Amino acid sequence: MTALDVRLRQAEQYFIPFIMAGDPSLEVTKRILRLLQEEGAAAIELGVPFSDPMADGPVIQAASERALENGVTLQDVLRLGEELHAEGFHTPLILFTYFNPVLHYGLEALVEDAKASGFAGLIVPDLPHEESVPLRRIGNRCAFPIIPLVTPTSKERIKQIVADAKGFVYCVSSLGTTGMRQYFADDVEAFLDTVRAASPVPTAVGFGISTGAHVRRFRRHADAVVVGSALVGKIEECRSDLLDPNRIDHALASLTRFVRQLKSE
Ligand SMILES: O=P(O)(O)OC[C@@H](O)[C@@H](O)c1c[nH]c2ccccc12
Repeated sequence: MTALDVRLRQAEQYFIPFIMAGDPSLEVTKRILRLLQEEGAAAIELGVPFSDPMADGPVIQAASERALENGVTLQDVLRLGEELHAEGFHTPLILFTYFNPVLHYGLEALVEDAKASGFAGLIVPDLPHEESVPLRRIGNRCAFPIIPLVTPTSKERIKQIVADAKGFVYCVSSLGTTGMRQYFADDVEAFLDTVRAASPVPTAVGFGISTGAHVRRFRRHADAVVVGSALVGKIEECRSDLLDPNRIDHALASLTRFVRQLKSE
């Protein structure tokens, strides 16, 4: 059992936010990560900006573009993890990147450097399970979880995908791309219950979750709930205040209120 598995099994550890590193700046990202730690995030997905985020909807695509305009690289994100851990940051950080940057960096080098930088795991959303064997083998050798994703169409592949899962299993609630949703299919809970029953590690559900009601609905069927676009959208709304030394505290207070609404019991 990795520290991540154990942590997500604890009932009060169920909120996993996603934010894009470097949006609106790397320094502000550090402030937001500290805020999310303060608000009791069970883990945090930290996105690496990429030019072709095919699984992302418009909100995260725009965040990726803004971070790329700031020149943010995978190396910057690793360094950010290292700096935070040097100051005692303790919330598990999940490195979240598409496969192309991983390939360029080198699979083994990335797993080793991400672990050395204090990351708790890695999610590569565009790496199909069947093609993830080399990366998972390196992850297992380094005791560094490569977290798998399952979707409602995974069906009979669910058992195979979760069989050797490490860290947690990311259950994608809906087909399509990331982005806030009003409605979810009626059979999402059955899908989540099926994955949870088959999984040796905790499960998290993401895609479209943007309100406290969504969190309450899905918390009963997964060990954790991921919120990305709704939070990334709030960060974008506060962008100019976050970048103004005289207004950043006001903006962070607004983000804190939003996170507390999501986590409202
Ligand atoms: O943005 P949403 O709808 O709240 O979904 C979480 C999502 O942002 C995060 O987990 C994520 C960001 N990019 C992804 C790409 C694929 C799967 C998941 C993701």
